[in-house]
Amino acid sequence: MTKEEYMNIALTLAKSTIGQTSPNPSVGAVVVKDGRIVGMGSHLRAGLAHAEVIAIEQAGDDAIGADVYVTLEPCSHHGKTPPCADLLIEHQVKRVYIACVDPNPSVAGEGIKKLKQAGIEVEVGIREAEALAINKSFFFYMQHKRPYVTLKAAMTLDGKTATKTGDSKWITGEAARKDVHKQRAIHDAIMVGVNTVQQDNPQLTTRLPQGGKNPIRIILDTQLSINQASNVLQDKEAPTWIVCGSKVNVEAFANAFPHITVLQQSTPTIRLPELLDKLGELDIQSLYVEGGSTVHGSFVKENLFQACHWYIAPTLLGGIDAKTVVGGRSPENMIDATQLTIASMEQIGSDIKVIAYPKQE
Ligand SMILES: Nc1c(/N=C/[C@H](O)[C@H](O)[C@H](O)COP(=O)(O)O)[nH]c(=O)[nH]c1=O
Ligand SMILES: Nc1c(N[C@@H]2O[C@H](COP(=O)(O)O)[C@@H](O)[C@H]2O)[nH]c(=O)[nH]c1=O
Ligand SMILES: [Zn+2]
Repeated sequence: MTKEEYMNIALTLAKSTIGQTSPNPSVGAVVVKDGRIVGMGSHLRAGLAHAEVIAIEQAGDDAIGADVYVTLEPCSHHGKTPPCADLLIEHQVKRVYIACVDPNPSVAGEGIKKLKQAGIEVEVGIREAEALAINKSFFFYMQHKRPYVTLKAAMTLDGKTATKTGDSKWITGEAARKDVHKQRAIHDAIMVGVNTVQQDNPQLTTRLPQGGKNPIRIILDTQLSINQASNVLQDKEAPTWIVCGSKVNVEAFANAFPHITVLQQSTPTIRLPELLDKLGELDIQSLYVEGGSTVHGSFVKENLFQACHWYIAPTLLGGIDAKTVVGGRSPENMIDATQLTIASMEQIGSDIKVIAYPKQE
């Protein structure tokens, strides 16, 4: 097989663990000796062995003089596990093919330098775009110490997310909703505004036949006005964090709901940039914002999102009094609209899924 084909195997190993390695990146490694695969591995969970460690252990003595394909630059720092760069040197591998460099400040470029100093041949950049995409949340988080924010909305073809009474069940079909649950399973946290809680009483859990972890549920509720019988407060299915303003007396609520985390802001209203910094401090690397329209309006207006996942159903609701997808106030002119780049469009069941990214300034 070609070096790209071996790297594809490592990428598949990495892709298969997306969402379960946070706050670490998902990494895959393959060890090849004389045209045979003698070891392969994925980093399965933070704190467990790195991908290279698993693959090298499997290879045993075959690691000597072998080629190693790894989707992320081997680490060179002592975290919870010993450095992979040193391990590869100890096991006298011949060449290391790396898909992308690790932007983690304590790692970037160090691993490659160590390998080269030990006389190991290193080639960087094979299937680099694929590798960068796998850990886009991790890389964003390392650079900004804030979660990578994906806005998710479901709408009719005429851009409505609910009728004038707030009814929205359902707009998109089973297949699209299943896709949403797959996204929930790979995100550290999911966020909705209190209006969505009052209107839909959502569970915001991952409900897939094959299982999948529940994201932390974050509810924006400035006045702490949430209905106390809500699922997110009562069902104990997943951690729930309530974000409220500084003017609220949280004592009674905290006593009534000891299992709920209250993140009280230092300002009367919730300021998203400060909240995202706080979520970054709390190790939230990926945030899935399910709306509603007011919340989406704020993220768009303040340009605080990195991706949009728009699910569009083949229905027309009509009505200037129906709920619109992105709330808030309209800009004066089209020139003030947020420009996006459409990355993909696919049909899921009878709905369309559009993924778009804000154009970099
Ligand atoms: N109304 C629709 C959506 N509605 C999205 C709202 O956030 C809704 O409250 C939650 O998705 C409900 O969560 P849970 O199922 O209780 O965990 N989202 C969709 O993708 N399609 C739709 O038709
Ligand atoms: N998961 C992963 C790497 N992850 C790198 O190591 C850091 C975590 O180190 P630790 O706390 O010891 O697990 C993480 O922030 C990232 O920079 N590196 C690798 O060589 N291979 C792996 O499989
Ligand atoms: Zn490592």
